[in-house]
Amino acid sequence: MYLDHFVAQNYRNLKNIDINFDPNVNIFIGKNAQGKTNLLEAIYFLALTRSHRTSSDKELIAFGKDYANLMGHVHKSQVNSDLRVLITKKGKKVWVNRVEQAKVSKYIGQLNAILFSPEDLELIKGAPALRRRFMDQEFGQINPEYLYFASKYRQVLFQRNNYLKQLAKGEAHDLVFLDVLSDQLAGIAAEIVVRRFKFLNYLSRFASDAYTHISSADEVLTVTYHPSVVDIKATDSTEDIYHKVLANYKRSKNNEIRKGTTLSGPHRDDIEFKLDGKDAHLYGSQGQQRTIALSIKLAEIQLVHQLTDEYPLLLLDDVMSELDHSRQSALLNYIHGKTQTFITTTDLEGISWEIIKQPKIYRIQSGKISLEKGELNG
Ligand SMILES: Nc1ncnc2c1ncn2[C@@H]1O[C@H](COP(=O)(O)OP(=O)(O)OP(=O)(O)O)[C@@H](O)[C@H]1O
Repeated sequence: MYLDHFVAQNYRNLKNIDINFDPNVNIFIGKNAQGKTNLLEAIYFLALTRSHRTSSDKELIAFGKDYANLMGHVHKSQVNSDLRVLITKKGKKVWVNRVEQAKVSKYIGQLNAILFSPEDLELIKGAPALRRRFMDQEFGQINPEYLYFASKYRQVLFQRNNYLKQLAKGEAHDLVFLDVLSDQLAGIAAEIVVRRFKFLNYLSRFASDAYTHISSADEVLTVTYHPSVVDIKATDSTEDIYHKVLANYKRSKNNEIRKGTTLSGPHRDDIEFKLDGKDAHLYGSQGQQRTIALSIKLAEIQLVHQLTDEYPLLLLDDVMSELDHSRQSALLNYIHGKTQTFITTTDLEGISWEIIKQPKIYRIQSGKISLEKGELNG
């Protein structure tokens, strides 16, 4: 898939962008604070109806304005679609082919985008919550059922935690009601866990390949899913997982009531990254961790392709200058001809662009975009 026509109005410092992108590679050059990240964020928002930088949509509306508007025309192998997102201070609305969609889940998946920025290092270095958010965001994008179960899980978990708190304080006493909530939560947990196993299994294989390709080292990357209910196995059916989660709730019932919270389930899961069997979170160098994070993003491209038959957009925010020459070339080689790619950089120099044949090069200045004249490789 690719995005050809794109409009952004009152989106942060992008007052009025109306632009036709190249189906292959688009490079945006600009000094700091000119709007490069804002542009990638806007494209990402059009795809996923949320920002990768903030959970407050209001921040995205240009200072002094009441709304931000994003529109795009998406080309796919089967059907094309027109997408629109309107962000106001009261909330957001979405349209597909000029028909407003009451449910965001009907909208997500029309345009797939994978974004990679220097902050993604945190996926390896940071806390487990970031890796869970990664799973929810990325798997939700490719699987509407995952999106549905993840949101349902949050609702029922909230309800169960509230009830456990009431039991802890002696404000509630009905243990049968706790069993009802446990049963409900275990059912949803099983649907999530079974999908996490499936998608992470694909992701692991693709990420190992990408890591070998990018790093040209002999190290082997393995990515392993760790459900917090430890006796769950990859070969378990949804039914098996449901019974194991439920049994776990039964075992820890008294402890959960004492603590007033749900102690296990998908909200406590984690992913482990290992290089040659050693935990990269603890022992990986900054460079190795960065290459792992990049490999995960490249693996996602393959995962989306595997599941939807389309390659997603790849948004690379300020990452080229952080990679050495061989990694830059390996990256560009890996994605060349597959994904529509958007690259931001402060400077064209020092980057191995030779693999890209005819990119469109733009300059961004104070939120305005102009097509840059001049050749890349000469
Ligand atoms: N809601 C908003 N309304 C107007 N301008 C905004 C809004 N939010 C952020 N900005 C402006 O956007 C600019 C930052 O743009 P952006 O983050 O895209 O920078 P960048 O070009 O990626 O720079 P860098 O290379 O430093 O990452 C700042 O000047 C900031 O004031």
